[in-house]
This record gives sequence, C-alpha cells and structure tokens, in this order.
Amino acid sequence: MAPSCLFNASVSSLNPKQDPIRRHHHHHRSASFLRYRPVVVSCTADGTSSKSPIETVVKPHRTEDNIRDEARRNRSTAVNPFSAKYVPFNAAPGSTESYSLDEIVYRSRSGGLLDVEHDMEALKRFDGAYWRDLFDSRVGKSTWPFGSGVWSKKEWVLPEIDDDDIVSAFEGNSNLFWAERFGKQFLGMNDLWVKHCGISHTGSFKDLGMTVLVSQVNRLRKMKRPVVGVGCASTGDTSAALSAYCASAGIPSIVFLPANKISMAQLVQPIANGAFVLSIDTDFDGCMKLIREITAELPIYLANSLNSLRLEGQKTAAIEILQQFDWQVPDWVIVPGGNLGNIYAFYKGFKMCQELGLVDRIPRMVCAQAANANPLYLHYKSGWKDFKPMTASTTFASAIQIGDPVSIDRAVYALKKCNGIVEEATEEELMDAMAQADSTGMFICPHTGVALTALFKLRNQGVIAPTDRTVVVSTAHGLKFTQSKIDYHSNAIPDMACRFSNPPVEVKADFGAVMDVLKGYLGSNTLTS
Ligand SMILES: Cc1ncc(COP(=O)(O)O)c(C=O)c1O
Ligand SMILES: N[C@@H](CCOP(=O)(O)O)C(=O)O
Repeated sequence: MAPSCLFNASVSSLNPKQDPIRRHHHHHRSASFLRYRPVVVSCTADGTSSKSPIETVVKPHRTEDNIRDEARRNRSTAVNPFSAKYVPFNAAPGSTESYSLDEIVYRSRSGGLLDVEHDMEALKRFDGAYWRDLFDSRVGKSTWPFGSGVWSKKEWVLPEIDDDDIVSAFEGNSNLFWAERFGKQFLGMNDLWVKHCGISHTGSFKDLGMTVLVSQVNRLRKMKRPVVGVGCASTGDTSAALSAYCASAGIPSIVFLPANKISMAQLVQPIANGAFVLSIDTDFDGCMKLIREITAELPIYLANSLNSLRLEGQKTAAIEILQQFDWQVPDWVIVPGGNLGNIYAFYKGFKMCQELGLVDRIPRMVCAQAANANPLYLHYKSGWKDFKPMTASTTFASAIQIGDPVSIDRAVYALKKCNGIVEEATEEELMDAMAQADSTGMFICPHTGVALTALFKLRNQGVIAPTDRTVVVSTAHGLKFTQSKIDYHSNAIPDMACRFSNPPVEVKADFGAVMDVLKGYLGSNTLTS
C-alpha cells in the first residue's frame, strides 16, 4: 500500500552580589580571593532558606527594574585583570604583531588568519578548581549576562567588554543527551552522546559566536567607530544568527545568500528579522569572496568566522561538554565541517581547559565532511600535502556545501594537535544516518547525519571502540531541513534506495479498510523490537 503522493495532506542559587568575578575585582591576586568558593543558597518551597553544607546566605528580594540594570548597579569599579587581543594565527615565535579587539581587522599583516589570544598568565593565577566552580555556579541562573552559556565564561571570551554592551539571547547551555537507543541498536555503543547545539535561539550553533561578534560591534558603535552595519555570506545559519542578534540590538544587517541553495526555513529567518537580504546567483564560496571585497570597501563589519571573534563564542560549546560531564573528558568528539571555523573553536575550548587545569587531557576530534564538499578530507587523505580548494557539489547537507573554507589552516592545526581524523559521507550515507537517528527519537539535520556517518565508519574500522565515550555535535535543528526529510521519506530522491523511509499510508475513511491496514502492520516484522 505505498502512497502515490506523500505529504499531499499538508505540507541552589548564587547571590549575584557574591559572584566570583566581583570578588575577583575586589581581591585581585589576594590569597583570600584564591580561597574563594561560591556561596550556596537553597530555598524551600515556602520561600524560607535552608542550610546548605557550605554556607547559607538568604538571597535578598529583588527590587531592581531589570537584570541589565541590576548588573549595572553591581558593576565593579576595580581594575579587570583579564584581557585579550588579536594576534596572527599560529604566529612565529617572537612575533610582536597584535591588535586591540577594538580595531577593525580580520587579517594579519601577511594576509594570514588572526586568533584571539587571552592573557593566559592572568587566567592562570586561578587554579582549575576555581574556574570549574565559577562556571558551575553560573549555570541555570538568569543573572545578566551569565545566564548565557557563552557569557557564563566571559573571562575566557571577551573579558573586557562592558556587560551593558552585550547582546545576548541567553544562548548556549544546550543539552548533551545520551543517545541510548541509537548507540546500542546501530553501533553497539553504550556511551554515545549528542551535544545538541541546534536547540538554540536561531536553531544552530552560530548563535554562540554571533552573540560575541554582535556584542563587540555594539561596543564599537558606542565608541563611534565607523560601522554602519554587519554583513556575512551564508549557507543559511550564519545569516539567521546575524540577523537575529543585529535586530535585537537595532543594528543593520546585510546577508549574501547563494540563490536557491539554502532551505526555506533558513531563508525566511533573516527576512523576518529585517535584514537586507541579497540572493546572489553563485555558490557560498562566491558569496564569501564578494562579502570580503565589499567589507574591504564599505564600513560593513564582517561577521563570518574568518573574523576570529566568532570562534571565541563557539569554543564555549566544548567547555560546556566537559562541564556537562562533570569535567571528565570524552574520548571522541565528532564535528561536521564546512567553512572549518567550528572544529578549531572546539579544539581551542578543550585546549584552554587543559592549559588552565580544569581537565588533564583533550579528546580526539573527528571532522566530518559531505563527500560532495570534501576539500579537507582530500587534504587529510593526501597526508596534509598541498591543499586544493574545489567547487563543491550540491549536497543535502547544504550548510556545509563549501569548497574553499576560510579556516582551512585553523582546522589542520587543530586536527594535528589532537591526533584528529577526517571522514566523509556520501549523500546516501548521510541521509540514511539521519533517518536512522530520527527513527530512535531524534530529529537531526543532515549535517549531523554526516557526523553520524563518520561515527559508523570509524566504529566499523575499529578506530572508535564500543565503550569509548563519544560525543556527536549536532550543529542545527532538524526543523530547518524538513524538505530533505520529506524527499527521503517520499522515496523521491533519484538513485537513492532510501532504505529507512517511512512514508504515510493513504487509506479510505472506512472502518474495514483501516482495520485491514492495521492488521497488516501489527502482523509485520516491523514490530519485533
Ligand atoms: C548546520 C551546520 N553544520 C556545520 C557547519 C560547519 O561549520 P564550520 O563552517 O564552522 O565548519 C555549518 C556552517 O558551516 C552549519 O551551518
Ligand atoms: N554554514 C555557514 C557557512 C559560513 O560559515 P561561517 O561560520 O564562516 O559564518 C552558514 O550558515 O552560513
């Protein structure tokens, strides 16, 4: 009873005044600060406070107007000991080239990439336990700006920005869940996890970086720097995040989209948020080239991950994974890669946690690419010989249809440092993996299907062991990519078997007809497990 036309129906709380960073300002470098531990308050249902094993402080009733005012009132006047600056990425030893984060600069003097370098000596004055406690104390609160998973790590992100300049939708703190059935049924794995970065304000991990970039733009505009708007090239997720954060701050945004190459859900996001949307007759790489030329001519700030500010926010997803495992390090983290900023961001987050003593090692990482857009994979397979950009072909994983990734050097660096691996997924493999994951209760995007395919391959090769704690990073929400699922479950994809399709059954509105269909279903093998 195969349907002829599928889907034709219709398509314990911390007192903010005791926040460790405030204590930090008052007790900079003092022994008392180093001994600081957050104060725990627990309230009973009737509002009375109960004793905690550490120390109990009754949280005062809030009288302030709003959380931003409250943060402003509590602002410390002491000198902030933390700072960060731009330096050339992977700079030669002895290089003195650096730029303030308040400068508008995307490239080093030699034309290379930049990186945000933190004053690690200042951060190291506090031990790993201190940072763990501080970050843990901020989770689950609505305190400005620490209610955000990104800004709860503010000292490691943009330490010098005024809380007042921050533009945030309390992004981050995305769930890390145990993929029990998928792991056991399809991979024989007991300890498989999915970090769902797609459960976010605009439905992808891009929010993590965009809150940082747009906050810095907000600061630059208040400083009267020449920034009339913010622009990006996009395969759909960067543009959604940029337009949302700009709209929230009242900053104009301009997005360059490859015509007919992004999903409807992605296209409507910047339109709804009031961005100036250009649909350009080229691919993402063509849009990227154009936005770089345009931002060199006009006072439009570049929001793609070429701009290293973005990666400062994105790296917090890695820190969050460690935090969610109570600061235990997983064996593997698998990340789908396109423009290749995110794989480096994850590495940087893990590495900072190691260097600052929060954990003692970093996980091995896997970067997963669509076979139709696989320049990093080919580079890896050639033994990291000459990198060759390519023209990427159409892929269901449309957000990673990128042939000339701007962060290629960052990705290679990260993968070499963590003994990483690059894998690829054909269209059939990624769509099957997505359908299999969905059949266990997920609703993933095709890019996550690419990452799951990499996991299948590495399990089959015995590289990833059944007991290895493995995290797959889900980069966007499946609801942004429903058309690909509709095509798959309609068996409407040329040359694809769609082995796991589950089309609806069309049946007459008649008791007997429905009974027949149900009896057939209940008697079928599909109900054996
Ligand atoms: C949903 C999704 N997954 C993965 C990626 C890849 O991230 P990156 O470009 O940082 O490699 C992107 C964007 O490129 C994306 O939008
Ligand atoms: N998938 C991205 C591609 C651009 O990546 P970026 O991180 O450099 O902005 C998108 O959604 O546009």
